[in-house]
Amino acid sequence: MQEELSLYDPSLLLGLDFFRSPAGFNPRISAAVPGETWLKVRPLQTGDYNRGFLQILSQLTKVGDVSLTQFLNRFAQMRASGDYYVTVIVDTRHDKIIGSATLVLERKFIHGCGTRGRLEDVVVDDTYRGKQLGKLIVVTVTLLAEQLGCYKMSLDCKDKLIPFYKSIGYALEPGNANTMNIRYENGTISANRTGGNCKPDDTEPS
Ligand SMILES: CC(=O)SCCNC(=O)CCNC(=O)[C@H](O)C(C)(C)COP(=O)(O)OP(=O)(O)OC[C@H]1O[C@@H](n2cnc3c(N)ncnc32)[C@H](O)[C@@H]1OP(=O)(O)O
Repeated sequence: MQEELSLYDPSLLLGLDFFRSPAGFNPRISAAVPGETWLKVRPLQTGDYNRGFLQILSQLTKVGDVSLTQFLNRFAQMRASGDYYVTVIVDTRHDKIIGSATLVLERKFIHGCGTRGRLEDVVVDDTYRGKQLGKLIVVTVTLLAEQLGCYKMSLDCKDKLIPFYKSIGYALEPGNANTMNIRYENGTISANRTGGNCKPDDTEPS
């Protein structure tokens, strides 16, 4: 059987210092020690297509009908770029993906050719929510961004999730907390359907 590829070096997750995060964990857990022997936090792997990775993303937004070939091509593009850190939580008892979050590195000329982190596509399987796993996966990629040299990390979220992200250390910056979009859909260019700093509903593409 062909060995699976990881999207990035898994050892990057082992040295993350969870004591640096403002998020409170009770009981204390980390990416290296996630609290249960059957939980594992690791980079996305090629075999995760068959572990329900796309199904879990469909709890976040529309995924569409993505074939294995499409998945592997996108995986290869992300891996070659070195700027995508899709990180997952696995329930090893069932060999199933139960959580995911993505750190994307945005390379800039400003800030002395600095790198900004973008937090994207955070989701925990609905049967596993309320057990600190959302916090665990977000803190993991947030600490990873710092380790990779980002000067800040940003995200877009629905208004109702502001308390969740605040509890992890994210803040709305006065005068600088709006998301604006223009959408390219069905051959037209259109304005965003709602204002404010949120995704309008659960099925809205991000
Ligand atoms: C940048 C983005 O991608 S935004 C998109 C976020 N994803 C989604 O909306 C997809 C659907 N939702 C989910 O997958 C999950 O509800 C998540 C990821 C938001 C949270 O996952 P969970 O595993 O339930 O979160 P977790 O158990 O770690 O909760 C951490 C804290 O946030 C709070 N919290 C969790 N979900 C919510 C919520 N929807 N609204 C408000 N507070 C919340 C919890 O009460 C908890 O508080 P505590 O630390 O004081 O006890």
